Amino acid sequence: MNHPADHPPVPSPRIGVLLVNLGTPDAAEPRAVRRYLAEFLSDRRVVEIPQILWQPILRGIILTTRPKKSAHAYAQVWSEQGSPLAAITREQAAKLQGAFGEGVIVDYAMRYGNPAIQERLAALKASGCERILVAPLYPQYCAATTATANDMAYAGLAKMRWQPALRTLPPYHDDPAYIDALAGSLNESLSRLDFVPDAILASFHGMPERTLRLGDPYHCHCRKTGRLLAEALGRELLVTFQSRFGRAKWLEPATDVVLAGLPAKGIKRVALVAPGFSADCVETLEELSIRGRETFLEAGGTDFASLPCLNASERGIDMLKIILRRELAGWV
Ligand SMILES: C=CC1=C(C)c2cc3[nH]c(cc4nc(cc5[nH]c(cc1n2)c(C)c5CCC(=O)O)C(CCC(=O)O)=C4C)c(C)c3C=C
Ligand SMILES: [Fe+2]
Ligand SMILES: [Fe+2]
Repeated sequence: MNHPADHPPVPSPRIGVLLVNLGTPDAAEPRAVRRYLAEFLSDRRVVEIPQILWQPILRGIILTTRPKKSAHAYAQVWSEQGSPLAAITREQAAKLQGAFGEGVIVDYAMRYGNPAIQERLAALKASGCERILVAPLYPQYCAATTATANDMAYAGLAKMRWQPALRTLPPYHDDPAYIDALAGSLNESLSRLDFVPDAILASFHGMPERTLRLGDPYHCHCRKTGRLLAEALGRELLVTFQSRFGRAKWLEPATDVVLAGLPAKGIKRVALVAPGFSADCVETLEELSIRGRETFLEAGGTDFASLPCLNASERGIDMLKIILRRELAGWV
């Protein structure tokens, strides 16, 4: 009798590393943005309101108004390689592939939109990966980001007869390699500025405040990253939260409110960094770099700089190599 399970499809088992980020529309136009937002904002990990109440609001109000506005924001940051988030994540995977070499396949996927997590997991398995590290690239753990990415990976495995072994990357908000990379990158960016900032803001993506009370560690992780980064820099950092969405109370202080209030306190030169984003995206390139600048200058600020994320810089890739390799212990 033939036992296909005794015969692996490739001679040597391989290791897969799947980088995961949030996701982005396929094009900077309202239809593509609507499709993306419909998937994203229907995720129960993201909007924790009963679906029977939420879906009419989503379909009737948000998806009829927001796609046009968001598409405009995306159009302002779109590149020849497409959405910055997708282009940078692709580049991170390619550079890490070069760093890991044979025996490890590095791929990337998005929680919403393309390439889908389940599709890339299946592709890794088909390429002979019997062990896969799923790496949501969120330094600070959050149910709305890390957990939902992992949920999708587990759901992909639930459809497989012959599953690969799975590990997931834990949050790395206080990892010395991450803090060092941020501090090095920030110092380098500051040295290139033609002004000396009176204050540095570390802006993290916001979350409904309620999630903090429900036990999500996100807020604490952000504060800890902020504290460790300030210690590494030897100077004060203002931790703020951006991208408020909806009517609920979000984590404070809000980045835009702080930016608008600083000039009146005599702080007229500001540098802004977004340590929670592993790749620049519409939230850093449009909300911070474009709208944040406008807010600050209109309030009387004189100098404003929004500094790049770690992205696929040498420093960023070296840091990812360290934290990913650690999770592969015993596998490679
Ligand atoms: C880095 C961590 C992130 C957390 C935490 C997060 C929570 C969160 N976000 C929304 C709503 C939106 N976020 C949007 C874009 C977006 N969000 C993150 C990251 C986090 N979100 C990234 C990296 C991006 C950029 C995607 C890109 O394509 O560049 C958007 C879409 C843009 C827009 O229409 O403004 C929305 C909407 C909620 C509701 C939430 C927590 C509950
Ligand atoms: Fe978001
Ligand atoms: Fe935003």
